[in-house]
Amino acid sequence: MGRLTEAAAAAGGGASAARSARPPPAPLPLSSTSPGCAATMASSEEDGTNGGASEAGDEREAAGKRRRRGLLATAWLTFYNIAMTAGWLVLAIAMVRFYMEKGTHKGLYKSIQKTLKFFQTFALLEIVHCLIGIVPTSVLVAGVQVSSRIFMVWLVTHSIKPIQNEESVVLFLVAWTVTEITRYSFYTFSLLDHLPYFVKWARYNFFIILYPVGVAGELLTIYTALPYVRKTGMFSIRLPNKYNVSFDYYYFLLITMASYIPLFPQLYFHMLRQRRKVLHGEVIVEKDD
Ligand SMILES: CCCCCCCCCCCCC/C=C/C(=O)SCCNC(=O)CCNC(=O)[C@H](O)C(C)(C)COP(=O)(O)OP(=O)(O)OC[C@H]1O[C@@H](n2cnc3c(N)ncnc32)[C@H](O)[C@@H]1OP(=O)(O)O
Repeated sequence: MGRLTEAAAAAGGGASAARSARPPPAPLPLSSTSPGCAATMASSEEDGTNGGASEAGDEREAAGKRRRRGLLATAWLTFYNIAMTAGWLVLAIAMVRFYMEKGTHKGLYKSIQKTLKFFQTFALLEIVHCLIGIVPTSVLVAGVQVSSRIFMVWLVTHSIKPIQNEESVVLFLVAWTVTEITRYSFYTFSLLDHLPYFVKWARYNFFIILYPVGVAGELLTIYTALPYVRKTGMFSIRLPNKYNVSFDYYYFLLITMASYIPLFPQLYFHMLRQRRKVLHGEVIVEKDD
């Protein structure tokens, strides 16, 4: 299977060509390149100044993407991304206001939970977007990302009330909120062909810190919930019962925590590869043996 990556970008318009080049299907479910892949830098657009040729190339590339995607899908995605940016902005403002008024994080989750649940649940559409092919993200990458968030919102924080005032909840809420404002505004500006460089920069740099912070918040929250779950036996099914099945939510949570070990690095490295591609114009091409 794919053994190595090769950087290739033509001079001048190379950066935009580099960005538009998409790697062939991934050999591993969560990764867009094989694990052994090495990438070299094709060209740099880190300073955001590529000259007129590149700008013209960017416009052609954007027009090409719009044509391929179709008008209706582009209009829907623009609406979706604007709505999501607005939703997470409302959430950010509500959190800042709460903290400024109350001077504590206690009660914060309760005050913002409705907005959080609505917009995070709405994000399930991201899996649909991948499934119907209107965004190029892998269904698995989007699926793991979105389902772990839905799980945290509904099956952990919403369901286990005693943990709602934990500092760890604030940790992941802040990481999610900053990430999503940046991410959805990046998609919106990209779709409108007016992407400010700092938004692009933020999209592909903030995650370096925010991803581990968010994951730490999530893991600590689940960890804090464990004694309560064990004591109450919530969401668990004990034998004997007429279906002859048993389920222990406590062990399910332990397995979920353990699953972060293989899954999170894959998501993180996926983002690092996206970063190299978009900010440094690298082309990651897999070669078959
Ligand atoms: C049942 C229980 C399950 C539990 C499972 C447990 C295991 C979980 C382990 C992992 C846990 C993760 C938890 C998450 C925590 C946090 O989020 S913490 C906060 C920090 N988080 C982040 O920084 C998130 C980073 N992740 C992402 O950005 C995404 O989720 C992603 C799916 C990984 C993004 O990948 P991808 O889409 O491939 O990257 P992009 O570069 O953004 O986009 C690629 C192309 O797709 C286009 N696109 C994507 N979405 C849209 C859209 N909505 N609208 C328009 N276009 C979109 C994008 O423009 C790119 O297009 P091209 O330019 O043509 O390439």
